[in-house]
Amino acid sequence: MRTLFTYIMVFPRRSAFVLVALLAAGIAEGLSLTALLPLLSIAVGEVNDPGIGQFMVEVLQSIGIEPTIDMILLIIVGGMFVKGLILLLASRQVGYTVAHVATALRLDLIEALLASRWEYYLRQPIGSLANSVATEAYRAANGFEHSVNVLALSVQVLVYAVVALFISWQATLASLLIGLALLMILHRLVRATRRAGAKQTHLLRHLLTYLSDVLSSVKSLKAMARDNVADAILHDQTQQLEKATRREVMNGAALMALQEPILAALTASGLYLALVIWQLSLPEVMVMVFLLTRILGLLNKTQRRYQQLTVQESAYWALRQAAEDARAAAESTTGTRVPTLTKGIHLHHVTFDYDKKSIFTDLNITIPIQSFTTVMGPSGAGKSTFLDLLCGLTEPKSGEILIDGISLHDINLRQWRHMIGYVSQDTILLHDTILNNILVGEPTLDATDAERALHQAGAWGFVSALPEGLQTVVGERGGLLSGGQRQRIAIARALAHRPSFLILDEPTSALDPESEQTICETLKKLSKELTIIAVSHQPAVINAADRVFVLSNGEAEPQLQTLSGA
Ligand SMILES: Nc1ncnc2c1ncn2[C@@H]1O[C@H](COP(=O)(O)OP(=O)(O)OP(=O)(O)O)[C@@H](O)[C@H]1O
Repeated sequence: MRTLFTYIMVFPRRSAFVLVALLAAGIAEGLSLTALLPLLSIAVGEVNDPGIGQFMVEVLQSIGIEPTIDMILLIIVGGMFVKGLILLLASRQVGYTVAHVATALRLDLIEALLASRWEYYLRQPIGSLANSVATEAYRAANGFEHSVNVLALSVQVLVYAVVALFISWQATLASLLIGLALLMILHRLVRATRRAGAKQTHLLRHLLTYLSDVLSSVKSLKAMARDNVADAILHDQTQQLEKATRREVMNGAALMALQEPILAALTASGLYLALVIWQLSLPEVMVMVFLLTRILGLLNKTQRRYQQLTVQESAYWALRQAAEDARAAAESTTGTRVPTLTKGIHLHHVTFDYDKKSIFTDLNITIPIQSFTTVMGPSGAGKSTFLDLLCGLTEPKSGEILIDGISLHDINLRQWRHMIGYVSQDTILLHDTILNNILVGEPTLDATDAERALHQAGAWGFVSALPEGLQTVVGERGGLLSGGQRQRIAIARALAHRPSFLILDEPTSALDPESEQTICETLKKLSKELTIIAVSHQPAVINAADRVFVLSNGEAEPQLQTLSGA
């Protein structure tokens, strides 16, 4: 029930729309069926019976329609057509709304995750995220559909019961009591379905997290003949998932299968009481049967919908929890000062820890503008962490990072990051054109910016020589280009928005000496206009740099440039 109300509170306008549409369809159906009553009255020759039959006859007569059998049959069939039409519109509305709910939930999670702190983001398993965006959002949106249906059916039961009270309060009361008993008898099945749904949500998350990890390292696992171990674990998890799905299906089928016979037994008992014990007249009994089957039929439908909701609701809560956790870990951007980079960057007595692990104890580095600085150091010395600090992805524990003399803490971080061009260690290009790989959806940039950036990155030569130039599709992960070409495209991407500060993490680690040399020359040229900092151990990059720092023991030592004439 909590899920039902939460959905309605979260999507009030859309819920109202869908509810109205579903109710309209239900009422159209109800009205056309109610027309059966006068037909029954006329059929048994009791035109003057009290209650709805008489009422319907009077209504028809007042609008000039004689309630003959053929006319009433026509009304019933016409009513069904109208109901079909309304149902079509309602289904369309439901479909659109379900798609909207799935999109809203997906975007909510993605936005919350992208706005979270870098450290938090790093800890999120990609498989789990993919599962949330694909499976959980889809299941949660279906849960919304079931919720609104449960509500619409409940309202229909209520309306029907109120109308039925005027026809025969005894029959209505009996129907409601029987219905309630039926709901209680079968509630165990609904509870079991909820448990199976929750289990599926849990297992799917684990399975996809594990699967994405396995798939990303499948080559090495295969090479060491360890893929069967991963396969066994995946197999086990998939089997558990299948078991949970089977349990869900079984409970759903059991509910369907038991509702009918129990309902038939209860109705038969009611009929026996009415006909044999209380000896009611045939029209009275017919009205009773009609109300009983209608009300109980609606109650059964409501319970089945509710059961379907319980299968999906855990996906909604899991998704919501993921978004809430991400929001709780949101990056705090308190700085408001507009950044400039006309003097330089200075790290002043910076200390930094990861939990209890000390990374920097006293970091002091000055990076003048329009210079090329290289940072090196042993693995785990904190080179990537140093770059994260410069981008404001992490904050120092103490000390300051000064940009033109202003603490990064006081600077508007988004504006500062707009001034940065970042080239990561692993260049992953999108399976798209070179142009789109450079612009990556930035609406303020166009092909002229891409061309200029390619010139700056020393890549225009090979791009313009391609038959399709900027429109060349680079293949999966850029596989149709050489390593050096990919790297230069990545540099062009980082330069397209005219950054003032270019950060490169191991920019040449995967390149052959010739490509490396080309990139180093490019960087050297660029450092006449930009401030560049690169993490690298490659002699060519170190030679090309104006200044080199070695990170070790939590500090930065400047290293004299002996290798180059730089
Ligand atoms: N998010 C994190 N949480 C906890 N510890 C971390 C985190 N990121 C890095 N570390 C640890 O901090 C240390 C420095 O990591 P960092 O990635 O900055 O080193 P690095 O010099 O770039 O290493 P490499 O050259 O191997 O890439 C490492 O010991 C690493 O295990």
